Amino acid sequence: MGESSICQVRATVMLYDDTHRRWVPAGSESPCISRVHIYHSPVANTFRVVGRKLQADQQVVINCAVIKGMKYNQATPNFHQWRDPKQVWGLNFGSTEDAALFANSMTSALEAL
Ligand SMILES: CC(=O)N[C@@H](Cc1ccccc1Cl)C(=O)N1CC[C@@H]2C=C[C@H]3CC[C@@H](C(=O)N4CC[C@@H]5C=C[C@H]6CC[C@@H](C(=O)O)N6C(=O)[C@H]54)N3C(=O)[C@H]21
Repeated sequence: MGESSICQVRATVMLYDDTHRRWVPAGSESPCISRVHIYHSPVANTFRVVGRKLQADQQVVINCAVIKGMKYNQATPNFHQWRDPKQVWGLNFGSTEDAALFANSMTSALEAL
C-alpha cells in the first residue's frame, strides 16, 4: 500500500533565505505555481508535503516530512509557513480556499502523528 494524497492545492512554494533575509521561490529564481500535495503513508503513518511545478518539467520544489509537534503558522489567509530542522517553508496559496483546505489537512495530519 503506497502513499495516498490527502489534499492537493495550488501554491507558490517559498523558502526563507536567512543569509540574505528574504523569501526566495523554491526550485528556481522565478516564482512558479506548483501543485502541492500532502501524502499519507498508512503503513508507517507518516505524512509529507510534496510539490511539483505546474509547468512542463514538473520539477519537485518541496519534499518535506511532516514532523510530530511541528507548528504550522497561518501568517495570513493565503500565506502559511512552518519550520523544518534546516529551513523555513512558506506557501503562498492561489486562493484562501486552497489555504484553508491545506491547513485543515495539515492539522489533521499533525493530530494523527
Ligand atoms: C518564531 C518563528 O519562527 N516565527 C516565524 C513564523 C512562525 C511562527 C510559528 C511557527 C512557525 C513559524 Cl515559521 C517567523 O516570524 N518567520 C519565519 C521566517 C519569516 C521571515 C520574515 C518575516 C517578515 C515578515 C514575516 C513574513 O514572512 N511575512 C508576513 C506575512 C507575509 C506574507 C507573505 C510572504 C510572501 C513573501 C513575503 C512578501 O510578502 O514579500 N511574505 C512575507 O513577508 C510574509 N516574517 C516571518 O513570518 C518570519
